[in-house]
Amino acid sequence: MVMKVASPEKVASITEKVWQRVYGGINNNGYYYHHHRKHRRRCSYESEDEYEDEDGTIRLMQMGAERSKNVLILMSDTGGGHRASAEAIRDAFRIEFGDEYRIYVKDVWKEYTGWPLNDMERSYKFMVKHVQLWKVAFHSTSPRWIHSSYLAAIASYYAKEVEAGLMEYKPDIIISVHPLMQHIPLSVLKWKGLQKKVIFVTVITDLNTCHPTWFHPRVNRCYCPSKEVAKRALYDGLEESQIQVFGLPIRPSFARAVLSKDDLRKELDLDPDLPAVLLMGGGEGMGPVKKTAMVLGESLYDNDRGKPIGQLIIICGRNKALASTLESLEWKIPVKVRGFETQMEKWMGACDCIITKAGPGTIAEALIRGLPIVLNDYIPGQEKGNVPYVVDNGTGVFTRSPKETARIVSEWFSTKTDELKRMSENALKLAQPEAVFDIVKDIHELACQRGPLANIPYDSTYSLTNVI
Ligand SMILES: CCCCC/C=C\C/C=C\CCCCCCCC(=O)OC[C@H](CO[C@@H]1O[C@H](CO)[C@H](O)[C@H](O)[C@H]1O)OC(=O)CCCCCCC/C=C\C/C=C\CCCCC
Ligand SMILES: O=c1ccn([C@@H]2O[C@H](COP(=O)(O)OP(=O)(O)O)[C@@H](O)[C@H]2O)c(=O)[nH]1
Repeated sequence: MVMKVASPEKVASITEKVWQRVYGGINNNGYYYHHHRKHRRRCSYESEDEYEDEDGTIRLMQMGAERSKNVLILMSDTGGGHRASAEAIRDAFRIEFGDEYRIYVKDVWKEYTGWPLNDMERSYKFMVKHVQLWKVAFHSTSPRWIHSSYLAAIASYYAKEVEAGLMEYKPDIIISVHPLMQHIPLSVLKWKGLQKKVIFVTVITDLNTCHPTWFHPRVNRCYCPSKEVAKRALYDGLEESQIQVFGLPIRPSFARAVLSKDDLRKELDLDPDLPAVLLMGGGEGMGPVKKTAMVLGESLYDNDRGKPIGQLIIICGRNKALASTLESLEWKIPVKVRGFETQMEKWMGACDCIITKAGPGTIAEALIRGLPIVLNDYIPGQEKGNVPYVVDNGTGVFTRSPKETARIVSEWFSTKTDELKRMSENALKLAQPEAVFDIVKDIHELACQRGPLANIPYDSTYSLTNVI
């Protein structure tokens, strides 16, 4: 039943009550207020017409039809890409569905469990610094029987802690954007008898050669960023109906409301005329950033004319030591050294090309901005396949040599501007800026198919200890 509310004063007082009832936990025959916004697509459990309201009038509907759904996004700061994708999904939910969903982006392992789960960031940093160690760990854990039994053991050891961590947010939907966050939560949901009630989806953030821990047969959906990853998912036993290919989720700020390059350069205090190259190494500032910067500092200077042919922007991410070393150097060309930036879309929008390690997030963002890419490094295993993804699609080149990198960029800025333009066009063709919106809309569809309230028994008395 839907009621129209006439006077604003009445709206205020009834609304207060509604909020009290909804969020105060009283839900029997209560009311829920709904302020219709154009971009919202609420689940239509009743007839769609009953929610339509062109003039934006506040309506009341009987409780039991719907309430805000809780979405828990599981991530870890092992690299910068998982958080970036998690935040992209959160922002897209807000844009598309407003307050219909309450989103929590959490590293539940870090907050609730113990070693080794709560220390993955440090362990990962250590392992990728010693790449051979990472290579062995990555490949030796690839067979399903190895990672499944290992993760099952960890799941039962930390069952209660993980249970507490998940239940804290009373999720209707769990989204994992991390390769090590399928098995453990799905086991806990199974033990709690919640597997059929809570929607569980995986959003893969690797573009090609991803680790098989991403693929869990009991997920409701597995969002693959590319056909290559979808093939791997099928090969690993997922059903076609579980797989969707939309692209890698990138923050909506990349896809929407873009300022012109000239305006961005003004805002960021860059030279308005000189071509600009962005140099970075993921969230942690990894790869041969310092060496490359130093060689570029020389090669982007035209000694004959005594002036620069380009400018350099270096984003060091969380690598503070790198930033302070680079800041202390003398440069012949205009150089900007930055730490961790929160508005990457602006820096990318102000530049003409990018040099980076093969991080999937940075690659996908650069494609959206139409930036030709020089890949100067990759992490063995999950990032290896990103190299052919970029090179074979004609959007960039791969070289580990800083000298070669500097030569390529200097040519792009002088004699080979046509190549730069062609690669930029290819990048824009390959980009999938709408992927994040397609993903949240599909999750919303899944939620609608589940019906109004899942009636999930999130009571403290129902404990894992009852079932294991
Ligand atoms: C027979 C011998 C078996 C030996 C196994 C022994 C110990 C395990 C040791 C290490 C675990 C290695 C995990 C390998 C699977 C990793 C899956 C994966 O792809 O991970 C990638 C992420 C990082 O994300 C990536 O970041 C990149 C940027 O830097 C880039 O953006 C990329 O696209 C992203 O995908 O890696 C991790 O999160 C690794 C966390 C490392 C945790 C180490 C903890 C070590 C101790 C015990 C392990 C505990 C749990 C892991 C269980 C592993 C079972 C597979
Ligand atoms: O100062 C920085 C450096 C990086 N990033 C973001 O961190 C992510 C890095 O992800 P990627 O997969 O490229 O590499 P990772 O850091 O995971 O190795 C990308 O979204 C970057 O835009 C950022 O927001 N600010």
